[in-house]
Amino acid sequence: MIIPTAKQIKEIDAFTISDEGISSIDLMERAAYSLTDAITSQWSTSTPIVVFAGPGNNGGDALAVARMLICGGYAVKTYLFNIASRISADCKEEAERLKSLGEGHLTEITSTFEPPELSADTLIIDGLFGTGLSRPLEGGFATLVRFINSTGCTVVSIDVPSGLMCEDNSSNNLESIVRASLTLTFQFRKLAFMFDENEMYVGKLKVLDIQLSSSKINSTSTPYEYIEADYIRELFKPRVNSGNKGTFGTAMIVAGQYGMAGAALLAGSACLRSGCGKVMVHTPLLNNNIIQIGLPEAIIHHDYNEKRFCNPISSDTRFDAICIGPGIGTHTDTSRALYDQIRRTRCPLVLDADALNIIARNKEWLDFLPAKTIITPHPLEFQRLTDCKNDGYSRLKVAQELSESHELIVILKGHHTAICLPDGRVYFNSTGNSGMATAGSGDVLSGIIVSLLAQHYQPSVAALIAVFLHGKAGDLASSTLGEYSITASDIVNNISNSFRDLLNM
Ligand SMILES: NC(=O)C1=CN([C@@H]2O[C@H](COP(=O)(O)OP(=O)(O)OC[C@H]3O[C@@H](n4cnc5c(N)ncnc54)[C@H](O)[C@@H]3O)[C@@H](O)[C@H]2O)[C@H](O)CC1
Ligand SMILES: [K+]
Repeated sequence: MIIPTAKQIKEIDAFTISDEGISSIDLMERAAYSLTDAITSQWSTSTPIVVFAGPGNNGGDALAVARMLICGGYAVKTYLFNIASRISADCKEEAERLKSLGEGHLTEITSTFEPPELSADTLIIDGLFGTGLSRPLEGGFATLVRFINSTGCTVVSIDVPSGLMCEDNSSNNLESIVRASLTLTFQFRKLAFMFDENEMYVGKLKVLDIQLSSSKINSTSTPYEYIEADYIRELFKPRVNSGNKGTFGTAMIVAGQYGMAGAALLAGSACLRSGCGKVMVHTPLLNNNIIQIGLPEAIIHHDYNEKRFCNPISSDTRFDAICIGPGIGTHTDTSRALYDQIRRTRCPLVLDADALNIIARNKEWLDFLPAKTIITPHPLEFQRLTDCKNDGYSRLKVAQELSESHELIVILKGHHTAICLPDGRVYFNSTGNSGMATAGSGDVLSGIIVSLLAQHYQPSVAALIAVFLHGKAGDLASSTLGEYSITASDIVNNISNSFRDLLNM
């Protein structure tokens, strides 16, 4: 599903209204029904509810929900903030409809607001601002948001936590954003929801289908896409029944300085579990026994520097793709070997972990990475590489620029890993969980990517499939072990289930 901007959402909204011949107030009622449905399925009529409605259509939604809940037998107190005497037409109409239920349901605030005493079991419904927010909240609204956040009550935000911009929050006033327990958003995830630091505002997320025009959605052009199983499934090539191990390619993994052989084992076993025909591991001599025993299927290619890497691999004709980085360290010998290897590599390339840390110290190397090289930084590695600001939006913009200017595929790892392609498109992943934030998890991802590259998947496709499968393997591991107990090996052990789940095998 696409992730449109707030401006595009308004256009889709307007198109739906004209194309369906439905009035805007009826679309608001449709949205409010789905909100009410989501709320009543989770909270019973014994829950006291307080609704805060703003002056725009987000407020209109909130007023409509208040009316529907009252009609459903809930005790609801509603405050409408009409400070500047400028409320939207539909918000005004919803206020009239709510008032028509009788006295005492609606308090209109036109100047100062005395916050009510709220019992701990109160459910707050936040309908102050949605996609129409145009600047950070300040003054009375900022105070109100701080009050909401201080109550300790469960908060359900309508469409967007009030105060959160749909895209760029790099200059926002972070204290003035509602911290929702649950956000019920309409039709689309918003770009800001993809950034890790905004999870504290969004809380749990539920997307409500309010049937906005699908033809308009399909013709809306946005670089941002949220990828789910159906999308990924279509990217697979059938496996040739008559294939031999040559058909499925040979992957070379340069990994594991002495003391970090586990990184080579994890990347190597993930690679083997992901379909390629043969795996070679280039690793220091002292790792020989560990890899031979731990990964009997792999062919070892020794680096005769016992502990580190000082020798690049002589020729890449014997393999179809190469991954460099897991556990290689940043010693100057290794750094020189990496330089030489990048310079001579002609096959598809993935760079991860310490390879990226070395490049961060030699940023000019970015200029000669082969086209379509895949890099897989986590936020700190990316920060070291680019000196970007620390918020998700700024980081994404820099990643997009880097991807376009250097023709790289940048996989920005996070809860919703972003895959930035050189043509400007960005895909956000839907699989994965907090248990995957564990040592070695990235090595597993690199192993899956290089395996798919060796099978001659286009680098962009390999990146998309690998990120999705890796997250799914983590989710399957978590379903039996729980998020606290997953290790990177558990992710490897679930790669086969991840393939089977995705491909219905
Ligand atoms: N997606 C859909 O198709 C539907 C969405 N609905 C709801 O409509 C809102 C968007 O409504 P809109 O009126 O455009 O914007 P808001 O309610 O978010 O607020 C606009 C209002 O606020 C003023 N404003 C903006 N920033 C500030 C600020 N920092 N301080 C004070 N005031 C501010 C602005 O000038 C306007 O007056 C969407 O989120 C959904 O909830 C429909 O109901 C159903 C269809
Ligand atoms: K809101």
